[in-house]
Amino acid sequence: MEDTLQDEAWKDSFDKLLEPRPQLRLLNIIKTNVRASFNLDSSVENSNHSILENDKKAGSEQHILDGCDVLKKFGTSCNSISTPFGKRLGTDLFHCGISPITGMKLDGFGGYTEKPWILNRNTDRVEDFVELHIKKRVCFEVESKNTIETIRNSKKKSDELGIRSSLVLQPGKWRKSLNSWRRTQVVEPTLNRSDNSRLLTARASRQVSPSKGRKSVFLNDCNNIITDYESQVLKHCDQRKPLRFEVVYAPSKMMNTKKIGEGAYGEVFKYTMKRKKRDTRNCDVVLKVIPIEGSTEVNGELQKTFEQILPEILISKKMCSLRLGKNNTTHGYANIYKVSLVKGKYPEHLIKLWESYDEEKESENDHPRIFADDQLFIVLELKFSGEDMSSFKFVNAEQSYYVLQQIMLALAVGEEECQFEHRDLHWGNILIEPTIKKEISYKFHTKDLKVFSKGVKVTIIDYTLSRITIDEFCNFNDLSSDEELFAASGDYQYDIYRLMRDELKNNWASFAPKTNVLWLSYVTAKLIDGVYYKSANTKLHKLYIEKLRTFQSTILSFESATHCAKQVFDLN
Ligand SMILES: Nc1ncnc2c1ncn2[C@@H]1O[C@H](COP(=O)(O)OP(=O)(O)OP(=O)(O)O)[C@@H](O)[C@H]1O
Repeated sequence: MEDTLQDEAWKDSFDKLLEPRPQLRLLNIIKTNVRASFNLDSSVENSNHSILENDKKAGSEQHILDGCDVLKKFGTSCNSISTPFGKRLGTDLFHCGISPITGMKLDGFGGYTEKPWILNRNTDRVEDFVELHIKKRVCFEVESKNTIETIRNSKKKSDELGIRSSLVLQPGKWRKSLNSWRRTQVVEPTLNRSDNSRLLTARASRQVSPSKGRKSVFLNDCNNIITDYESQVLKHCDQRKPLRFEVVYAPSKMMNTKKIGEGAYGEVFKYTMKRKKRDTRNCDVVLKVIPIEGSTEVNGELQKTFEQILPEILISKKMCSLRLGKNNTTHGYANIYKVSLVKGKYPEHLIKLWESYDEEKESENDHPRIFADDQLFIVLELKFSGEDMSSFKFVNAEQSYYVLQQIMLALAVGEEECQFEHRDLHWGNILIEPTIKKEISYKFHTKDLKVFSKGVKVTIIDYTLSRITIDEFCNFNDLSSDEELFAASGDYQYDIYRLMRDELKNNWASFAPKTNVLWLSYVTAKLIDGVYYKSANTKLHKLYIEKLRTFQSTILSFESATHCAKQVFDLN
């Protein structure tokens, strides 16, 4: 207790006005001089509870029920795993693949053969969800055909029965799906009944002011509070002022440029860096372009501020620096070459590439021409690290077994070096690239460890939800009021968010490395029954699928990735 603070020491005068919170210093995360900040982005950190509460107080029933309501209806607490137990609810409540935890069927595990159903609230008829929409599947989905029959037979509206359609998201990247879902909540004409119109208004107003929920809590030592975030960002960019976007990323400096992806916050391009003479090696670089500080909403979100982008830069740099650690090292996190602050017109050649991507894949993001000529952008330059796990074609389960070991060790090193929890390690955030190296090297508790590569190397990306301690500075994303993410279903992934919430007792500041174990369980499930294998009919494949299954049956007994790695690599 000597190196901890007095109970009230971390509060400022504003904090004292707020309702009492658990004492963070008792949660094993706050030492003297530690400052906690939860100013990272969260999709639903912007939830406006007061509006919803007022809405309820005003006596309006919540007719757009969420997943919790379904569970309450069936007598299950929303704090526990949301996937209901099959026996109690019938086998078919969520038409999905097997959840390793409940033995329930979860979507995304058994292939995508079955067409989803939707309830047309105009006609109260259940219809097949047309192919066109499957591509961007964000919908109200009725839980079961039994339920559908019940609704049909009783000729009652679903919400009169207390049965609701749940929020079903696609496996993987959820933020954009959730944003679209919120938008459909507002414009969905069939929901426009008077008794839920106030709720719709509440959701609508939440959506247009998404950054209001951001906050930072400083625990002590106000002298350390960063106030000039712009200077801090410039410092990390090694710049004194913003550079001109068109000049820094002129087409003459880039080869084979292509847009390869998009996030809720920005565009992702890939190019081959032009090397100096004599240097024959080509280097594939990824540009993550994030607009900041502008007043224009982008992709349905307010732009990040300097204050909000700073943690993303700090965490990316910290995770990258783990390749140079003294006692623990890994190359398992994105290799960041450079961060730049640029200003001005979006380069024309990048706009053209944006349009080609849009034609081919139909972008969900806003056209870059929406930006004013004085728009600021942060550009993260990262090493290109391959394809994400959802689209990667594994040779066999032997290869994926060692991929799992790479992920486990990378997480263990993160835990040891900076109390890192990824908290969003779905298969879209695991990149896989070919390598000619036979083994991937780590240092763990000063010991050199090697894992067979089996021809591939893993990189973990996207630290938006991650929790980390850097130089006595604890950074995390407060998801405590993220109702919709916790109400989502459609994949074991969405159970993991609820399981994390239980593990953390909804205190997202605390360090609970068990969350990494939960994601390892999810990854194992995907490797057993989710990813694509080229040679699934070999003995070797079957042998390693068995090994994965054995691992899956014990994984949840570990306390952390560190604990797990010590066991697997016999380090005790
Ligand atoms: N280093 C990299 N190498 C290869 N592809 C990458 C790399 N970094 C990002 N990508 C691609 O770009 C996509 C978006 O990147 P990222 O997840 O970092 O963006 P984001 O804006 O944080 O997304 P989100 O919507 O989840 O918040 C990834 O899914 C991946 O396909």
